[in-house]
Amino acid sequence: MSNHSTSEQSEAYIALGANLGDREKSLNDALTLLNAHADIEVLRCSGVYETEPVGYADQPNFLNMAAAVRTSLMPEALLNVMLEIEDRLGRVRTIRNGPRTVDLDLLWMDGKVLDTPHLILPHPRMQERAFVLFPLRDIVPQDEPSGLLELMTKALGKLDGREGIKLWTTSVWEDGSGHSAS
Ligand SMILES: Nc1ncnc2c1ncn2[C@@H]1O[C@H](COP(=O)(O)OP(=O)(O)OP(=O)(O)O)[C@@H](O)[C@H]1O
Ligand SMILES: Nc1nc2c(c(=O)[nH]1)N=C(CO)CN2
Repeated sequence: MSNHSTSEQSEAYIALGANLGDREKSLNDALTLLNAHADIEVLRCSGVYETEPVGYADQPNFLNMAAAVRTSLMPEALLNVMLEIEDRLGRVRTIRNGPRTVDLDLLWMDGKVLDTPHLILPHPRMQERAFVLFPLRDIVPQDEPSGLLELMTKALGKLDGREGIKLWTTSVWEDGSGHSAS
């Protein structure tokens, strides 16, 4: 155990998005790299949705999905792993809301509330983003009450319609047979 991890396991939810290059491969590679980390196990993957760009419209459509992971990492350490994976897969930061090879956002981690210069939890924009909420609905357990289920259900109720979102494929992660939702 390092000073970045604990003996306790947390369940974390991560949103993934890609709109440059081979989008399916980028999502697949990101999941493979997450799962290859000694302290992270990918538990469930959502379907993959093709979504119209939100915020900055003059860019290609995104593929978006979400994954649930089990980890012994502290939140900041998990975020650092995610940022390293973005860099490794060739993300170049240009404009805010702009195109990217792959983007990984930490949405939720066992209900922890954080507001540091590097990490805000729950993710501050997840509730207004259909491209986050639709994939999330595939992997959040519906049969047990949880803070995430409550937040997600409330946020989905405020969206009007599918907001330029369509199912692209039910599963993208090649290593993940048996891991995807439903
Ligand atoms: N919950 C979070 N998940 C991911 N990054 C976060 C979170 N909270 C704060 N950040 C910070 O946001 C920084 C910028 O993230 P990023 O470049 O991915 O933004 P963006 O994808 O353009 O916009 P958005 O944050 O709205 O998705 C990251 O370096 C990270 O430190
Ligand atoms: N459809 C879609 N639009 C976006 C996305 C995204 O992942 N999907 N990410 C953004 C910044 O994080 C901005 N806009």
